[in-house]
Amino acid sequence: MEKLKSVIPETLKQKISESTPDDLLSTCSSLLHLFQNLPLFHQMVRDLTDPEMALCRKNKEAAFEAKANGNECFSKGDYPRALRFYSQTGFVLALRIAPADVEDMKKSLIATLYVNRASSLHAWFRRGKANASLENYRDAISDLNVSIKMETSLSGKRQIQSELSMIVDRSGEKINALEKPDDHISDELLQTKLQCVSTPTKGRGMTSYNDIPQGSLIHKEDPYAAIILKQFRETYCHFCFNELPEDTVPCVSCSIPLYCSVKCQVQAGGRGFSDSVNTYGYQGHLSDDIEDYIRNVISLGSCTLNSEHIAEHRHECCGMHWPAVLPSDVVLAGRILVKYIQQQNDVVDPNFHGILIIILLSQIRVNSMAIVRLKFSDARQHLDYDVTSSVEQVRVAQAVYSRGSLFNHSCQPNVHAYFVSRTLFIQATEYITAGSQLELSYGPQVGQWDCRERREILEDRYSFICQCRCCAQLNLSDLVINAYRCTAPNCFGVVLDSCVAKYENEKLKYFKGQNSMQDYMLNDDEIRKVASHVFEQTGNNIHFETGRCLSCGSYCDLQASQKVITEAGFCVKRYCQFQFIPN
Ligand SMILES: C[S@@+](CC[C@H](N)C(=O)[O-])C[C@H]1O[C@@H](n2cnc3c(N)ncnc32)[C@H](O)[C@@H]1O
Repeated sequence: MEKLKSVIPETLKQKISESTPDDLLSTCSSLLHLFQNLPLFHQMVRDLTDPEMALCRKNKEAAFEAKANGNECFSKGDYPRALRFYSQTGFVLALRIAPADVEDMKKSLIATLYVNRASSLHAWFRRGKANASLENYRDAISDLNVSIKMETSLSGKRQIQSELSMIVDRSGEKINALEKPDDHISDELLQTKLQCVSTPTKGRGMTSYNDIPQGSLIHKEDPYAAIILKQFRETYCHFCFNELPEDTVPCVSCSIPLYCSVKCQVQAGGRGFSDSVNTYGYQGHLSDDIEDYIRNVISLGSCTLNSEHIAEHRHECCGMHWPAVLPSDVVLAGRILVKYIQQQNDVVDPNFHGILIIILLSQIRVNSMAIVRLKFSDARQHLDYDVTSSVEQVRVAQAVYSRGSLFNHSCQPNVHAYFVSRTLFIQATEYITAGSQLELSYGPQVGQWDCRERREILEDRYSFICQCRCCAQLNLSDLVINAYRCTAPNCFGVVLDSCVAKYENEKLKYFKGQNSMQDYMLNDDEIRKVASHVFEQTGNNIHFETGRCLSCGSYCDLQASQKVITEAGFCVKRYCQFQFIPN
């Protein structure tokens, strides 16, 4: 691409940099004219579209080379490095680029790579120990039983046996007490019936037919379509969006997606490599229950595919690398379109697709939900003097939910959304009476930001002006969160600057004709109680004036207050620097 850019004459570059949207047609045709006569351009287009050359193609030679590197590390006892060559991210990954139909010494290359990888990992043994540390005792015991069967040396078998005995002792009664969380969830969900209604200010929205107790799970849904965000492609599973383990599973047909397990890989739409137990390295006889357990772990096993499930990655997996190049919005639009066309049995007017994709892109911007994961980072990496762990929410994927996308936003939400794998769960955070709007927060909430800040965030991210009750009615938090304290002696009132006053005055316009401050406030007893102190003197004629105390009515010099605040900020910063200089 850089080579192509370098052949554009300076005059044309200058013309493009100074162009306006009206010049778009002429600058584009100048560029097209230039490129059409350029052999380099035609070569690039051929490279990009030729399945043999495409970057995401499986590559036999490179796979053999990576395997040889892995084997060399293995023979030197460097197992972590061997594993990286076989399958871990960040290296030339043999498994990621190995074609499915290539043989290596009369055996499937992919099968051999899996066997080599398993040897590097002591997979079942480690899995058992990991499960034990997570208190998944049943799985841990099954893992170690598999591991014992597969271990050929007597000393190895003894070591595993002693580990197994310890886990059986530790598990004790816990196994009997294990719950079945899914049953619990479905019972609870059955009790809440949701309906989609039309609202006066927010379009469609969700309500419930019945009262909902606080904490109830009110909605559970898998996405219509979902996509991992570009920057997380190498670190999170492309199907369940959980962090990738060391031994990733790539797509069988192309080298773009990585999955945390074969189960996710198959659900995302590729073919499974094989569910033959022997492929994974054990040639002898295993009891039926152990074989079932292995199948469950390495293949779909107990995973139930929704009958409506349409393999989301299959249409992208055709030798081109466009899903790797395009923005995730566009790839998501492609997934929705393919699913839609398949559901219509291909009877869609082809001219319709172009317009549909544009509508889709704008709807994705507005309606898609960010799937987030918590990321823990140890502050020790940055600061020697203080060890604290910080947690941040990272947006790893983007998804569209048929029903979930109908929940509107409120800056004081009454339901909370969270994700397990890619499944959306929505839970009530307070007691909700039948017929009330069920509203999530799309981000900003009252108490964290003032009204202006919340509106700006929502407008910027989702292009709508928030009409929730907190943005339409006065509430104490918005009045005090960014306000100044009155400087008059013995007065505890607040003074608003011009920005805050403007937004709060806007709210009052909707309430013309009402006659006391109490009528303007949100219907909340606690807020009314506090507000009656803050607005003691204001009476009926309410208008928020910049710099005037809402309680005693006296003027405050906001500029002087601002100066004091800035100076105090400097002092605090200097004090902190002095306190925390590392030795
Ligand atoms: C995810 S959709 C919610 C469903 C939407 N109301 C519909 O009819 O499809 C988000 C859109 O709903 C509207 N909306 C949601 N919450 C709102 C709010 N608090 N104030 C105004 N409009 C809102 C906006 O048009 C926003 O772009």
